[in-house]
Amino acid sequence: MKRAGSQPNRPAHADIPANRKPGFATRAAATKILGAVVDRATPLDGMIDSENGNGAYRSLSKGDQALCRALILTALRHKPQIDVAISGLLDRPLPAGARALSHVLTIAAAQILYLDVPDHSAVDIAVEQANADPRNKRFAGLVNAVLRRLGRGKDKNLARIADVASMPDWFFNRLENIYGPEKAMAISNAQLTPPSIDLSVKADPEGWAAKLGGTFLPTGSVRLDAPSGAIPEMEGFDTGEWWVQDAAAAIPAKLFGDLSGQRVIDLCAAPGGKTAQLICQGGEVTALERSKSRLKRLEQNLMRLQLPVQAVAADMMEFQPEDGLYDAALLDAPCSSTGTTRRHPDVLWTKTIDDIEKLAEVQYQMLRRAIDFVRPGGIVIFSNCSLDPKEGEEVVERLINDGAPAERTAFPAGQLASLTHLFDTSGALRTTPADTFGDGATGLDGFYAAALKRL
Ligand SMILES: C[S@@+](CC[C@H](N)C(=O)[O-])C[C@H]1O[C@@H](n2cnc3c(N)ncnc32)[C@H](O)[C@@H]1O
Repeated sequence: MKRAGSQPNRPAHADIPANRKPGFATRAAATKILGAVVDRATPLDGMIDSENGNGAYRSLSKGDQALCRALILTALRHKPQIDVAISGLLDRPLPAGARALSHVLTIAAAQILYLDVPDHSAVDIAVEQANADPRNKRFAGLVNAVLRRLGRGKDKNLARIADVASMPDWFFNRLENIYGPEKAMAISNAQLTPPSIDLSVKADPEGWAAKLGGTFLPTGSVRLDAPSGAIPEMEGFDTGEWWVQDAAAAIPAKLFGDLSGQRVIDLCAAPGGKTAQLICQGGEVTALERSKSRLKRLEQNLMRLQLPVQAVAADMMEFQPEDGLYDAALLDAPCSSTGTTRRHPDVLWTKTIDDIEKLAEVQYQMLRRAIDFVRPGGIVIFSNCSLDPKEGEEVVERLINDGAPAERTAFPAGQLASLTHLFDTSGALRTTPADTFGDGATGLDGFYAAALKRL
């Protein structure tokens, strides 16, 4: 028999007895998922999918799933700060193996320090979580004492951790070496603020900014700081007038400028945000994508937008174009995604420097291949959302030094007028979440884009 309020894909949660405090299951799910990200480098997106995600998450109501996501995202964004705050309140460090206990404390601290949850409720549930786990039962008194002290001295504790970089050491040290200490700290602080929703618009972005109550950005995107409802219910969604795309992610394709009459290949195309731009810029576009399921998403997206595309399921390393070489190619390559930590804070806990190095090698091979797709004089734009020059500047440098038949070139569109400070001396685009643009606007993902001309 179906219980009232049960949902088809929501398993009954066997681990959680019915007499738990309200909110217990949400904190238990958040703690479990945080542990999987931090201890086992499991990407967050798959675990918080309401159809196929983690069972503890799927067992929650829609409202509790939203709270669970907020708990995890806040805990991940602030984790190093929370760790310093908690360790300052402990007489001695937690035992090295007490991972589950540490995650209970982190989720509770995220509520006490950064979320609008009554302190007593966060503390009571954390104590109940400790008591419910035989490994942590003996620490229930400690959990109670530490979290109460954290809440009592909230302002002092927040001031004490304000200067702590909120990124894992390996990544923050790398940013300091690349960008210098001041900019590294600015990037770390910028990723604490969840991003607004940016839209790319087929035509008349200023008009759509006014209609949707958004802002027209100097990059040409529309920014919604406070969307009036669910995205699919907003004006223009059904009729395919716009799509969601971070303002920085929208820059690389814009740098091609007018593509009227040109044959263009998008080599890593799904879910299709940049494919849509290339078509709107006048290109006759072939979209390649290795993953069949992601290609299907691209086709659905472009169907909603009523934009014509030739979508091909193929690995770009093997694909042989049948109708001759293209005038232009976009290679928006897979990368570590370290420029997207405002929306994906798990990235820094699931990726390592080894991953960055492996991805850089893949990108180099892809870029070498991308050159083969265009005619002499044709343009390849190489882009990705990593903050690391190993995946950007150094890939292009290596390609040029290795004598590939290509040279760096200015972007055909010229540099977007208000963004000249975001282009480096080689003419490539480099954005970080700490950058301002136009009249002091902030809030961009990290992106890299370089243009190469086929010799
Ligand atoms: C960063 S995403 C592209 C995002 C897309 N350009 C957009 O703006 O919506 C990279 C994509 O490349 C695809 N991909 C990875 N390796 C590939 C290959 N060898 N051939 C074709 N597609 C590949 C991945 O499946 C993924 O969908």
